[in-house]
Amino acid sequence: MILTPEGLEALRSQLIVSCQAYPGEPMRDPRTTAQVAASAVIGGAAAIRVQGLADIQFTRAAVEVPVIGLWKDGHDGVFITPTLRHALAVANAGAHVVAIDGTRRPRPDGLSFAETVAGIHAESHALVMADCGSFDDALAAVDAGADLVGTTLSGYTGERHKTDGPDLELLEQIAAGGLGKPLIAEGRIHTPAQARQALDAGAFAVVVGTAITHPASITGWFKGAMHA
Ligand SMILES: CC(=O)N[C@H](C=O)[C@@H](O)[C@H](O)[C@H](O)COP(=O)(O)O
Repeated sequence: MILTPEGLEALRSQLIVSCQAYPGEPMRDPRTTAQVAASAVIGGAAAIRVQGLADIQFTRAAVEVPVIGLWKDGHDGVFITPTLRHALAVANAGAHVVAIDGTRRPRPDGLSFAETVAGIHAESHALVMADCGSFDDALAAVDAGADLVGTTLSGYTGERHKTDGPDLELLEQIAAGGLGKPLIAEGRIHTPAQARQALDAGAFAVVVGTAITHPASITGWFKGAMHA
């Protein structure tokens, strides 16, 4: 299945679940990721977001819904699918959508964001999601050819305050900007009510990760509340 820009319409107002375990964690195993992803689909996830080439391959085999893939390399600066090489590997692993750093920061391979998007479009059938940290990022990313924009990096790049929940103000700003590409709310959406608020703020679809798929964090939230 090739996902076209028109095909994205199936994701309107839908929930996308991000299934990620971090280096050294017990659940960091592509089989586990794929099982968690398949469970999320049973619950109603319309698409899945996964990190790492093996996780993308295993998840593609386990679910019928679109897979948004990324490759995190490092943990600061430009680390979400930082180069064209990473992006093409993600596409070749089977991702329908390649999520890449969508900020205006210099990229490690020296390519511009626009050159990176053009390279992905030329060499694969994948669509490109720009993981943005601000309104200016989103504007530039759409100008440069991104197929979707996400608020993934809001609060992580220094341009926006790290809100406790989703950055609803940024969602509203981007939605009001009428950029003409699907706007994906992502980052710190921890409750069903916040997912609803993100849609009301103008998001086309909503990505939830930690609150659905990261038991260590969720356990910590409960424990913290009990001992506050
Ligand atoms: C900033 C960064 O590295 N974000 C990552 C991007 O893929 C993931 O670690 C997040 O879990 C994902 O964005 C979903 O967000 P949340 O887990 O808050 O629902």
